[in-house]
Amino acid sequence: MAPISEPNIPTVDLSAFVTATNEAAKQEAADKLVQVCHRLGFVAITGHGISKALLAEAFAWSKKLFDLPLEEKMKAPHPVEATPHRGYSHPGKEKVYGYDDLNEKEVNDSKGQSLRKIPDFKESYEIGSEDNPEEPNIWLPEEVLPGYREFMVKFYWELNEAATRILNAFAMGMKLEGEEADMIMKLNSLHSNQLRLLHYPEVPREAIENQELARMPAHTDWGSFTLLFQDDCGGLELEDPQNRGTYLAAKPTEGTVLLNIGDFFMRLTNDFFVSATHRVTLPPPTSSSTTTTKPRYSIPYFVSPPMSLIAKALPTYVSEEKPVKYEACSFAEYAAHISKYQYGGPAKEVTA
Ligand SMILES: O=C(O)CCC(=O)C(=O)O
Ligand SMILES: [Fe+2]
Repeated sequence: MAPISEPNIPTVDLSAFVTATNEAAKQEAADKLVQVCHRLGFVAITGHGISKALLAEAFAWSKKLFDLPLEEKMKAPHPVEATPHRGYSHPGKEKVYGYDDLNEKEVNDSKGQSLRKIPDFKESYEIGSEDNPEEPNIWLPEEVLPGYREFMVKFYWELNEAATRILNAFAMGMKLEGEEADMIMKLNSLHSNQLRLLHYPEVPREAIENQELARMPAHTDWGSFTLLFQDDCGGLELEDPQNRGTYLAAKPTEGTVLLNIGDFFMRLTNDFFVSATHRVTLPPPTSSSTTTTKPRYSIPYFVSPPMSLIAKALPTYVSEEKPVKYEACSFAEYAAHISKYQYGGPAKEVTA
């Protein structure tokens, strides 16, 4: 496994976009956001405007959800196929992989199965906008977890507002005009975003070390950008694009959210922003147990363009030295391609 260097993920304070009308402070923060994402594809953000209390409530709901017996959670089952990407996925159901794993030469079924030889030992619950007829939510019956649905709907929209503030910061820092600036503001579709609750149960460290189980393999996210909240367990790592193969530990820091650029934003900017490869692996050993990991909870919010939006390199980022790198395609086409093996394999519940 590649060496992990000291954590040095730069932080940008975006509080000027929440409270102030001070344009100079906004511009300074926006410029830093763009510089860091240009260099690394990820950044830690403070001043994101999501309160500590709201986040604590979200993590408490997540714990209550995953503490339910499997039969209860299975009352909101994720479909067998990749869409709608909603509801509950038990450990071993979803398989995460990187773009390079999509080897067209292999027969579909065997590829899906070979990826599943090392199952992901995690469970998740996916939530979208209540007003997205293309991907309707799959909810537990209210009596299974009263209040869960109401909270998650509210939380989705709070995160959406934070995403819009961050997008305003990107737009300000990128200094684009006309149609190009309009295109940036389309990167938050409002209704095709996705809120995901994730739980990585405790697992013997050996099972991960011996590659019998994975937490979450290296991958990039597909959309515009992701906001990622995590508990204090640790284990999340991001690849340094200046030094491929070297991963930086994204140490949990209270009050910050980690932002990583997604493939759509990378394609739109012709690699000005590189989409960040990341993975979840073993957390540092704790004093209470050196043989078993702690359980881990995280909450990503995937900010996505509308399904029909086409990722076509913006002229500002194309030149003779930097010719167009990616073929234009819609977000729907891209997501269908990359999610091919994520679901739909034989999915038995996996235990440690
Ligand atoms: O659990 C994490 O910290 C990472 C989650 C993630 O990368 C994903 O769901 O795409
Ligand atoms: Fe991810």
